[in-house]
Amino acid sequence: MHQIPTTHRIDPSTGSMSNATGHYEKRLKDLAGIYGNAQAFEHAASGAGDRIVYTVHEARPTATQGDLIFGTTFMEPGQIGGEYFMTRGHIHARANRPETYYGESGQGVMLLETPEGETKIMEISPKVLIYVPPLWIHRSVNTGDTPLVMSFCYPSDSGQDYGVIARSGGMAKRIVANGDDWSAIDNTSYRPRDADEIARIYSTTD
Ligand SMILES: O=P(O)(O)OC[C@H]1O[C@](O)(CO)[C@@H](O)[C@@H]1O
Ligand SMILES: [Fe+2]
Repeated sequence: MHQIPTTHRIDPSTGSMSNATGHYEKRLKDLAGIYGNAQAFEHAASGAGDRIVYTVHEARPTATQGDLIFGTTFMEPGQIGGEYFMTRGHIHARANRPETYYGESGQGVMLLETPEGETKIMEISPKVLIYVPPLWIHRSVNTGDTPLVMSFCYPSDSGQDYGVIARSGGMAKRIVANGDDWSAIDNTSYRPRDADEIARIYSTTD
């Protein structure tokens, strides 16, 4: 039988979305290992490990292939050792699944990377839509001093692979504060993916 069409009202300032089917929070203590300055992270997490960095509200109508997952990400402003608050980042477990992000409020960047190590950095702000094509690792970063709120949409069978970033020592670039602006610097811990790892990523596509 047909599913019932639904309407969802998004609050651009809080990221709340009506008729969501779930939500989760990521706290500082959940985000160990993603920042370049481990000491600054330990210092911040020991004082405020329960602090919420980002909250995701989402709707997953069904898990059927061809359906969608959509919702919002609300991310607080902040920095750890000069590096801005960011999501964990991932490639889709089925790596050729794409995604869109739409700016609701605040300022940020999407940090994008191919398995082979090419980087793209796209600014996001209200009314800007970013298309993340199949096969791009993606992470969002709040470069502003107010919350960054974005809505997103991706195929329901995408899944998330977080290990792809951990195995390469992070993403190739880090987004850091530079006066009143942001800049991208090289991640000195980054190890480019070898041929086996790249082949493994491509083997998840169908
Ligand atoms: O899953 P991460 O990398 O922590 O980032 C959260 C964001 O990514 C998504 O998983 C979508 O790909 C959303 O739930 C949310 O916008
Ligand atoms: Fe994603």
